[in-house]
Amino acid sequence: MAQKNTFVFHNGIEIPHIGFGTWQIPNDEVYEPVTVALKTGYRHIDTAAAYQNEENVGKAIKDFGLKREEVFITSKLRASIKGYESTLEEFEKTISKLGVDYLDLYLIHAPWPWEEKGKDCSEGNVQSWKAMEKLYNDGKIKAIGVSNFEISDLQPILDQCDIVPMANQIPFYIGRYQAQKELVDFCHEHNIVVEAYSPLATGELLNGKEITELAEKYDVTPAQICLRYCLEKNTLPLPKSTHEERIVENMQLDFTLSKEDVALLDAVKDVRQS
Ligand SMILES: NC(=O)c1ccc[n+]([C@@H]2O[C@H](COP(=O)([O-])OP(=O)(O)OC[C@H]3O[C@@H](n4cnc5c(N)ncnc54)[C@H](O)[C@@H]3O)[C@@H](O)[C@H]2O)c1
Ligand SMILES: OCCc1c[nH]c2ccccc12
Repeated sequence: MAQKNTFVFHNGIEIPHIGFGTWQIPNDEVYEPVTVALKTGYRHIDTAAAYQNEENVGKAIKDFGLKREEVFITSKLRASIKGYESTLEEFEKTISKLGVDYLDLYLIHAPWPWEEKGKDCSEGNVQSWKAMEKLYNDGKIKAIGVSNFEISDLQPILDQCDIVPMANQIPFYIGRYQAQKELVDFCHEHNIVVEAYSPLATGELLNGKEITELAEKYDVTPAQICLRYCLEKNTLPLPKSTHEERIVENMQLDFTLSKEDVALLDAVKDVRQS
């Protein structure tokens, strides 16, 4: 049976079930990998103002020649921007750099500025969210969401705003499951799609014993086990690579892991915490 290849937001908009990540690919290098990704069949590209590559991400998408509605583009509001007017201004800069007239998904990159992790910015986040709601209601964004939000960061938005975030993009990979379970369950209970960023733990994950053994058992690669695991946990993986053969490999997830093997992977220790 063919597998479902989209997730659906609570407003009915569909998002392709794998996205191509572009963090740490500089603007002058990103054109080629995005082009390869599109050639391979990716129809969902993840960028951010903070990645400083929106210009050539947008150029690669435009030059590839698909209709605008055939590619799902996510970008993110700089984490240092907290406020209503500043969010509206930043959004205009982002769509201008990307060369598009609407975004498919726009996320608040983090509840706190990058250098001030943990700072309480809930009032600023609520103001930014109200601006995102306006952009959404004006038809300039098809779906709005957040990233790196814990339950305590989501709660002020749920309490004080009109639209429940449609997505939360969070770190999620084999080994991170136990730490993220409560947040993932909370999101799913509120119909918030969970996007799994760093699904390969930025490349650190692939030599683990359980992963390499399962790769052999299923006759796939370790990366494919990691990405398939995200899908089994109802999270949407965003793998990044600049190598064509890996970009291709990371899209080929047309197999399923048994319940027992998912449970085995749930118990793996986090490579980043050990
Ligand atoms: N919202 C956020 O704060 C946030 C944070 C981190 C990442 N992200 C998003 O998630 C994307 C992916 O996360 P990431 O960049 O941390 O990395 P990732 O977990 O996707 O790992 C990427 C690295 O894994 C290796 N790799 C990739 N494919 C491979 C394969 N098939 N075989 C062997 N090695 C392979 C390469 O070294 C590559 O650089 C980012 O590019 C970005 O779009 C978002
Ligand atoms: O998204 C990748 C990591 C990253 C780059 N800039 C940021 C700002 C806030 C939170 C995360 C990031």
